[in-house]
Amino acid sequence: MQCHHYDAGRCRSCTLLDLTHPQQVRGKEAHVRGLLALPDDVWLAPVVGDEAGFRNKAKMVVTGTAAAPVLGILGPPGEYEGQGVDLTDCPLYPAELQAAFEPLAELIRRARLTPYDLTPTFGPGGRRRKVTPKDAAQRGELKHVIVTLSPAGELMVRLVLRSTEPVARLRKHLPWLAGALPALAVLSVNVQPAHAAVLEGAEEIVLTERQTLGMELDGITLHLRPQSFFQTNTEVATALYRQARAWVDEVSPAALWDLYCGVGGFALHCAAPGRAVTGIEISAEAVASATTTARELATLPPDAVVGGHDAAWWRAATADVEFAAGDAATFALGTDADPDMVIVNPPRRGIGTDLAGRLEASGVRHVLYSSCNAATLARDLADMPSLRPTRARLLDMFPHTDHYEVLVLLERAA
Ligand SMILES: C[S@@+](CC[C@H](N)C(=O)[O-])C[C@H]1O[C@@H](n2cnc3c(N)ncnc32)[C@H](O)[C@@H]1O
Repeated sequence: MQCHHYDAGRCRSCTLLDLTHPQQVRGKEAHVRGLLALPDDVWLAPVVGDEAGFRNKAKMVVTGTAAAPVLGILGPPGEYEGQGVDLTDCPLYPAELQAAFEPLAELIRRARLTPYDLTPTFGPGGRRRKVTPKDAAQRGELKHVIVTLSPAGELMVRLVLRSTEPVARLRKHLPWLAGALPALAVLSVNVQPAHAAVLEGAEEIVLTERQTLGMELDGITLHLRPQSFFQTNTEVATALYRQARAWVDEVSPAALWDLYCGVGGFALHCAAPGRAVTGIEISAEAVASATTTARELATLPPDAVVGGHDAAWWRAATADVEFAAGDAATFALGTDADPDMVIVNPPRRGIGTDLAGRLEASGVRHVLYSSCNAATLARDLADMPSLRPTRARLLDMFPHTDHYEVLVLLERAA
């Protein structure tokens, strides 16, 4: 992929851009195969999607002024270090996402949202000076603009602000934005008062009537709330859930856990009549979303067909699907009965020794592990020696970076 920002040294986020996409994938395959050291015949061909326009989410740093905001990043070391770089035409974003940035810049101008100065403060002699709370108060309001595009072309926009001070002005200009950006479904403010390299804070104020963005994958609409996790590459995420469903259906478990379930992507794609599915997730918000989708599938109109199945099939498939908020390891360690199969899709830190130990010592016959960090996956697999990988697949979820997703099916050795 060609990128004029990369070529000019303005952006270095895509660290592998000097390689072709096939070269990148070969490098990732070599990396994951080296780390996991599985027999060759376990590996399926990698899943590779589009190399441009694949990102459903943009996290833009806002610099410049309220009258002339710049949406993008702070320039990398070198000629552009610390300068605001406009990335509204970043080739990773689909056209509908790129088209949202100009109306959002106009909203920033109309609502007079002063960009927050994120650059470190330099004192005499170019030495970095510690930022005091007083400095921070003088440093503006708007930190980030985060935009998510659904497969149906709708948008969720989040403005990360230092305080709630501009909220009334944003409410006033919301009708204008709705007209200028008809795809807008959800607009929210995230309040992040700290001068810290943390992207967002705990408080979220949704300004639109709609609270969720519908992400339809293979006919199943997952309801994304502003703070919920969602895979950033819709095409590859669809392939991930399809692959999971195919392997789960082969195993055909009567009882299945989906740990770290988020808004329910794995659980709902793997539901089937006669199968009890329990999803566990730390975010109560995500659990509410997953529960909404399950309810919708349970009450489809009689003539509806979703993912190739009719309303009666879905009524039966969701009859025993439940989601609960909580820590995955605490749930597993606190539950005596074992399911037949467990899906785990943890954050980068992996499942850790407690949960790995619980699965290793259990009667669970199959585990499906979806990982975005092969190093912690390798560590967790070493903690579960009785569960042997029988199938593995790399999914190129994050082209042009050295990140990837890997899905591994484990079976208890007889
Ligand atoms: C990689 S995401 C996977 C989400 C989901 N499986 C999907 O496909 O979108 C990891 C999820 O784990 C959740 N999480 C983080 N720590 C957790 C914990 N200790 N127990 C349960 N869930 C946790 C996060 O909120 C996030 O939704």
